[in-house]
Amino acid sequence: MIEIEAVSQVFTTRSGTVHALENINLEVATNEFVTLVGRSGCGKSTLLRIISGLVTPTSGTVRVAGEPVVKPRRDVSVMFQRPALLPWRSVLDNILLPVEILKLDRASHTARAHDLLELTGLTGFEDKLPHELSGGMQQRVSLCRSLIQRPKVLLMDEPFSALDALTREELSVELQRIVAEESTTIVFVTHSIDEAVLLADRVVVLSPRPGRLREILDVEIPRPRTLGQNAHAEDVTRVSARLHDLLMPEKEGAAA
Ligand SMILES: Nc1ncnc2c1ncn2[C@@H]1O[C@H](COP(=O)(O)OP(=O)(O)OP(=O)(O)O)[C@@H](O)[C@H]1O
Repeated sequence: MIEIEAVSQVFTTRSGTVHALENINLEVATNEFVTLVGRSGCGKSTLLRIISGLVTPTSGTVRVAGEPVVKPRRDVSVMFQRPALLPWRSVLDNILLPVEILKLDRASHTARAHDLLELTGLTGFEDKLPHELSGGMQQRVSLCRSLIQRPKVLLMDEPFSALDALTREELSVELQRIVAEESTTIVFVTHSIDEAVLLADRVVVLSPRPGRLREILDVEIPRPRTLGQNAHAEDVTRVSARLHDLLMPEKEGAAA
């Protein structure tokens, strides 16, 4: 679904040149869930913005569904750390915002919005305003809005990082169920090793300065996965420990 070929990104700023990404090659299969991890500044968000078409890479190409990405696409949704809901619009009207912008049929998408509200546990909240909801609920609304036009690809940039730890874990567990129903290809940026392991089919580890693809880990743990005590706790611990080793600075230095 996503083909990233020899992508490099150099930013030129007043204080110098930043090699944000260097020669990234990665394919993400249809309906695959890939998490991107790496230390701060290794280019995770930049790579996500390049896939979304918001940033044109200095060199290399990205294709989505076989077509080169040259600008943002309708079938690629992006979800950020903050829900960015319009405070004067109801939950339902926030979810339908892309439908208005893209001039899609409102009636059929209203039915879909109600399905998504049910899927995310928000039935009954459609007429509320964003400030009447908790942070976790607002991010669920943001997820509904991202899914309303049935995107082929959903790009998520630390979507749960502003939430408290338990809400974050709860949403991560639920996200597995939601995306299984929605059949969407996902690239998910996170700083959290737990989150990366919980969610991913594959974890892509980037190393910083310049941002390079360091390693790709297959996570072959049966779903649904949970944290804490469960049948797969040992597998989760093993993959998490490997990721931890890869992300520790002295290990990065040793491997450089
Ligand atoms: N528009 C820009 N102009 C100049 N430099 C930029 C720009 N965007 C990103 N950078 C630089 O590129 C590098 C990668 O940034 P990016 O935000 O992609 O990293 P990240 O891995 O997502 O970081 P974090 O985990 O802290 O969010 C950083 O050194 C950053 O300062």
